[in-house]
Amino acid sequence: MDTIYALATAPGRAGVAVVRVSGSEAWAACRRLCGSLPGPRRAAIRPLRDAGELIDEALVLVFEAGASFTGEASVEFQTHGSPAVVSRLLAALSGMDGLRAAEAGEFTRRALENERLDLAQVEGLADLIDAETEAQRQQALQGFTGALSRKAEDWRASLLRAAALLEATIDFADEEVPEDVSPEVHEILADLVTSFRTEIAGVGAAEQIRHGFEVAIVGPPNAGKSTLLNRLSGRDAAITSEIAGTTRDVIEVRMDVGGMPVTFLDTAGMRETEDEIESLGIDRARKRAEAADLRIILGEDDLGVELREEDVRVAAKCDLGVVGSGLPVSGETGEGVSELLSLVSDVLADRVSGAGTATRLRHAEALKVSSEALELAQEWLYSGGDSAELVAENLRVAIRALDSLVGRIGVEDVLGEIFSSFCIGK
Ligand SMILES: Nc1nc2c(c(=O)[nH]1)N(C=O)[C@@H](CNc1ccc(C(=O)N[C@@H](CCC(=O)O)C(=O)O)cc1)CN2
Ligand SMILES: Nc1nc2c(ncn2[C@@H]2O[C@H](COP(=O)(O)OP(=O)(O)OP(=O)(O)O)[C@@H](O)[C@H]2O)c(=O)[nH]1
Ligand SMILES: [Mg+2]
Repeated sequence: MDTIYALATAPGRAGVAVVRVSGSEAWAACRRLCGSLPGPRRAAIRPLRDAGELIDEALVLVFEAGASFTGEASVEFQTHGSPAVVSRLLAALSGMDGLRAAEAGEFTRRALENERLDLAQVEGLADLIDAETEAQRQQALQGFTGALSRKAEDWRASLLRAAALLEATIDFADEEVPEDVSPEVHEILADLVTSFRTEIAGVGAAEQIRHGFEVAIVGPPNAGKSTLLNRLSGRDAAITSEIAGTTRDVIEVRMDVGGMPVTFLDTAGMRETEDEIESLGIDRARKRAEAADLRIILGEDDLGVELREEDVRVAAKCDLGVVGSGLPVSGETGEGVSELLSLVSDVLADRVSGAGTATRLRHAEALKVSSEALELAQEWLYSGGDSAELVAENLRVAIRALDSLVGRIGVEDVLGEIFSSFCIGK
């Protein structure tokens, strides 16, 4: 197995940069650069030298095989966060025998292979690194700390119990069965099917937390949409003017709204127009507004956009006197803006309240396979007769599907996809 290295921190100028090396040659690489090794897990300052020349003075951290993030012997160089220091250090490492640059997610892949993490935890870790808001962080951390893994383990144990009970029925088929085990098997299966259904039902919400929401600001020209977007985001994201038809392209601003990842979309004011460019802008506005998760409507409802019950109506430019119904808001003075943000945050939070521990379509698919097998098992169980073997076979299918959740089996094809979404150095 190659020894791999990579910059673990974000590229560019920073206070400190961390370069890590993992694999059997990691300590040798460290010795060549530092002269001597600090004791394991004891941070020590060392001069890093390449061909006799000082690269930097770094904090160096050495991990023993079996007691590191990857499970392999590894080393961290915590250097000054200078792009020049980092490139020189990486260049020095690349010149060493047995070392090569890591691929995206390769350190984590090794942690998986060495059973430091299971697949559900790896997915949680990927989400944790990508988390930009509290809701995303909390959800990711649940997965990373093994919430789904523990559930999968419990479900698996229940299924093994059901299988064992059933086995007893099969073994004693020609004799008197010690006791009728089917009520307990029935109960186990029914409970699991209920749990799986609940988890599957929550996956859409969890996916939404991961991907974020789109909230479109819509209304007629000059309603104050772009001014409102600028106020919401606290910056000059969109051009505003007293000329009707100023905004043409959809302008996106990504924000954290009460812990929820939200992209606000400022759109072209909707009206009948002869102007060809404006009209193209309005087409885009309608499409994006309809595809959005929520709409904030300024002014009239009659926009040629299909509105939904939860869409938020605001009475814009309320500093000029409130006209029409809806939440009074002024992009100019900021009045009503925090109320609008809490309203949006409440609507979205409510929509994802069903999120559970299964957070990905991959999880939903595995649980669906498992659940369908259990439903078949239930049918065979009810049918009585000589169906014990068929019940048992379906239980095996269900267990295998659960095993794929934590990566115990049958996941080689999804690994590439999961790891490629990681950054280099993770
Ligand atoms: N500098 C640095 N910070 C980091 C990481 C890292 O690799 N380096 N991490 C990387 O993602 C995270 C921490 N994760 C880690 C997980 C396990 C071990 C580790 O050495 N585990 C050993 C010993 C545990 C102990 O201290 O008792 C083990 O589990 O046997 C290290 C980091 C976040 N912060
Ligand atoms: N008094 C007051 N004026 C506002 C407010 N919001 C916007 N305006 C003014 O109204 C005019 C239009 O504002 P915009 O934000 O560009 O309007 P829009 O809805 O984006 O218009 P289009 O992009 O043309 O569809 C500008 O002159 C703004 O300064 C507000 O809350 N109060
Ligand atoms: Mg505008």
